[in-house]
Amino acid sequence: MKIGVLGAGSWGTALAVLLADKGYAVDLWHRREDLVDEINFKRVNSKYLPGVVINKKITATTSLESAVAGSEVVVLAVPSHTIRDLCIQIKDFVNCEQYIVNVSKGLEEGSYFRLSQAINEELSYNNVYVLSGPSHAEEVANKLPTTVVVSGEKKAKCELLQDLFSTDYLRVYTNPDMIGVELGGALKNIIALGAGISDGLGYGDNSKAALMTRGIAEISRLGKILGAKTETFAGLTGIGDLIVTCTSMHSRNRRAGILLGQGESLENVLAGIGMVVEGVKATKTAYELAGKHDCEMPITTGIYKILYEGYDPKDVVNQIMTRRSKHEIEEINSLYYYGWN
Ligand SMILES: NC(=O)C1=CN([C@@H]2O[C@H](COP(=O)(O)OP(=O)(O)OC[C@H]3O[C@@H](n4cnc5c(N)ncnc54)[C@H](O)[C@@H]3O)[C@@H](O)[C@H]2O)C=CC1
Ligand SMILES: O=C(CO)COP(=O)(O)O
Repeated sequence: MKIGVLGAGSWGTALAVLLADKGYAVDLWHRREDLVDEINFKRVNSKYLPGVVINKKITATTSLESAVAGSEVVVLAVPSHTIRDLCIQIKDFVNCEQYIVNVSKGLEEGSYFRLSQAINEELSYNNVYVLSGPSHAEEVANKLPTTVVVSGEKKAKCELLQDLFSTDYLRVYTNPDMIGVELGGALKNIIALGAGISDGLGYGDNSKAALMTRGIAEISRLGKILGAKTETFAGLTGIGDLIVTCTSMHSRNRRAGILLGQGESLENVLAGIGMVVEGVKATKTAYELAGKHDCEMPITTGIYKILYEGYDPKDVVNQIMTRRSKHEIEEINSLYYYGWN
């Protein structure tokens, strides 16, 4: 069985190594020749996944045709804003038997689509799956115990992908709620930027716990409006991924937030990190989406003001903290349940 992994950044490379270690032949596509040569001849990816030996069953290539044609599974591991363009480029090489597995986390700007919707629109068929969850590439590549979720329309096919990616250090669950799985992965990056900003401002653990807890509340609020099951946000691709991204030094979103909280400009922060910081674009899209649906998302709104309107993070925190007082539990039915009226 051959697998094509498109994108040799941190995550694409880590997944390619995992699959090759399981014995599969993997074609790893990257657009740059120098990186392809480094992988093929030095068996390392020094920019995106330093310190990891690249299995000889991986062949790096700049040819999308050779990575896609003949592969039974095609993994999309490029930044979310490039997914549609990549699908346009691979359209002619894809056949309806292949599984397309998206591992990128984001929302499409302008259309407000989840990535699977953009992929479906370009490839015009429904064999699209998502793999998501709390999984920093550096830890998976070092074989540290990790859990993720596969979601998609067909249960049996999700189970096949579950087997494909499972190892003794990667435990894979399935979940039929693709909307919730995709939204959790995309929206947690915004809150992780906030957690980083909080750290950069010198705030404490209380502040971060508040951000994570109220963050998942607003993610669930928007998710429910968009058709997700709220239980999914209590799982690996919701609170699980939120926890890891808000607390890990591997997180590019959190690291970007720390620098912003310390007063760096967004431009300098992104140049310094040198890898994709998905939360920046996701903030704008989620902020607009919340506006369209009249959904209250105070943390997302605050991050939007910092990133796109030049607000001082301290003023934004003050605005969030001094909003009108609220009940923690929103649904009126829950309040009746507890005997309140
Ligand atoms: N790194 C991680 O631990 C994890 C990342 N992800 C998600 O996977 C996706 C990819 O992330 P990483 O691999 O970490 O990113 P990265 O920043 O390490 O690498 C991105 C790769 O995409 C390439 N790229 C950039 N623009 C491109 C374009 N226009 N066309 C084709 N390729 C392009 C870059 O050259 C690079 O090879 C993101 O959506 C991220 O949120 C998901 C789970 C874990
Ligand atoms: O999604 C991730 C871990 O699950 C990666 O997060 P960052 O993009 O913030 O590094």
